[in-house]
Amino acid sequence: MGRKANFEEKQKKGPGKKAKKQQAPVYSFDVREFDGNRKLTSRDKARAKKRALKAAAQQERKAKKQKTAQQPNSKEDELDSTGEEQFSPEEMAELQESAAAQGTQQEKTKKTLFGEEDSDEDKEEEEEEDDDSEGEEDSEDDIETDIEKMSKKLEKENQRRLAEGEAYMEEATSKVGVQIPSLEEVKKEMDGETEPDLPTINSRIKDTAFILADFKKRHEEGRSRAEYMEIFLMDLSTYYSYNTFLMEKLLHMFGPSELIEFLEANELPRPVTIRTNTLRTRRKVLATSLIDRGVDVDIIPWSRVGLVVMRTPGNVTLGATPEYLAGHYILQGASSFLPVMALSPKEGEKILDMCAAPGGKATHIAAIMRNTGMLVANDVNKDRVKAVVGNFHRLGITNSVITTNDGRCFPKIMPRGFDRVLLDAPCSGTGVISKDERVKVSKDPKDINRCSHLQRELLLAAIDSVHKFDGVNGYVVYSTCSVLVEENEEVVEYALKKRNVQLVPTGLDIGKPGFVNYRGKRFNSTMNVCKRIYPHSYNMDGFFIAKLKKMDDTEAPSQAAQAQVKGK
Ligand SMILES: C[S@@+](CC[C@H](N)C(=O)[O-])C[C@H]1O[C@@H](n2cnc3c(N)ncnc32)[C@H](O)[C@@H]1O
Repeated sequence: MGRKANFEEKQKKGPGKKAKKQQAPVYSFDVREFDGNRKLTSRDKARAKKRALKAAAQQERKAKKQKTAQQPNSKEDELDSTGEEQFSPEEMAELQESAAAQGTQQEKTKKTLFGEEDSDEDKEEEEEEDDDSEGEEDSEDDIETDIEKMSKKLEKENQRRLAEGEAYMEEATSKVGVQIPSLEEVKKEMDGETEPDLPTINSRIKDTAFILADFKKRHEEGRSRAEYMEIFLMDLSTYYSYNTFLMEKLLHMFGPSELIEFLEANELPRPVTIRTNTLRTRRKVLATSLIDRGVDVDIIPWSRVGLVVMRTPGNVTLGATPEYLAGHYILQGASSFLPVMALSPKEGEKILDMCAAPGGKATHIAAIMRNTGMLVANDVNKDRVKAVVGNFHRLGITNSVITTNDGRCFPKIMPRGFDRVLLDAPCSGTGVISKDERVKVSKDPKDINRCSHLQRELLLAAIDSVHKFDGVNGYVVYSTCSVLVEENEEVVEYALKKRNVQLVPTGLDIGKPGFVNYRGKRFNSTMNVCKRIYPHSYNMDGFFIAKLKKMDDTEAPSQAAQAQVKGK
């Protein structure tokens, strides 16, 4: 992985992970949203009616408020100035109801999991309720139109206020201007003996991001964008404790405000997730056992096998429960599911996991293959391979051969011997900084070049290890836990030039498209079918996933492919 720390370069310390108060992880998905298509029960309808009445009452109160607001020193006037909202008794009741509902998260998860398997009794009850409520349809339609009208009005009002606020901010900043010290002053401050003043740096970061977001309008006369960028880079490196080499790379990829989001996400741990081993159990059964053990879990909606662990009681260790020891699940980051989902293994196939240790993705592949066909789990590192052996035993994998070759040799060992190859390549780890903070300061240009070079060689070997005959194309999935273009799009671009392969959609619903243009470079126009996962966008580890289809068995790319690459 090239994770050698360079301890010679001294970084000025920012608040770092430990100094920051960690908040509860924010989930980018909510299973409850997935109830959207459910048929409304009479209870739902009654609630809608209640909401409509409440909205009408609220509207009336607002109108009254506006009237009294015109009278000086009224009580409502005072309330408005503090910005506090008063809750009506009905609103309070609803808030209490929702707080009580949150207390039964475990019950909810069980319900979500078993929703499709409701007992007949439950179903009958619901049908009865639906029948009862049929007569209400017309009046509810009227109510809904009223609600729509009211919410449109409210939305208009909100937009007007928002526009007023923005205009005010613009005016204020254009009068006063956001003041950033000169580059020399900032450099002096950084070179000083004293510890950097982190709150000052933090607010300067925000100010500089604000200026850079609309440079033409907001910059100080006579100061260049390059100067602001340099100050921004220095401040970010100091505040978040990165070396400037890596921070500059990241700044090239993200805009200033998105970069702050990415860096902030790296300061927090990702949610703990587990993958059900379907060779041993089913997700519903596993979730029930864990819930009964007091472990609060929720489903990962885009996966059939994933669970998010919301809370674990003090007396339970997830890596030592009876279910864990029996091989019912594996602890695995949610984004690690994605390369295997993209690979889409089939029963009876021959599959190579070229860099398999410790075996998270290989065990997932074997489970999807239902222990049929043949899985070669390879890793050059003999020590790490011990973990593959352990995981395979625990999870009951029986269709596999474990090898310890340099992945680059596979075309010689088993030329074109596989239907699919997963290349989860060794990388800089810039997508998993929240797990390994050393990445912040340990990477230099040599490390990235070394990774990129090895990744290119491994990718060509992966392509040469899959077949294409009788109209059946082999597939290669290339993935890394790095966000850097040098280790992702550039590596895939190289393979597109060197071999007759095409990028195909990964079949994944989540992820941002790969870069087609990057700092003046133009990559293959199909690069946008690759997926980029960012911690700040999905609350998952950063990942890159590309899926390649082998077009023929010759080692050189076809003339058409060459022309496509040249013609860009
Ligand atoms: C990102 S990790 C793989 C993680 C694994 N796929 C999983 O899901 O558990 C990369 C692995 O590549 C292995 N590796 C590095 N160079 C290699 C090479 N030339 N051939 C095969 N494996 C290699 C490393 O030992 C490391 O275990």
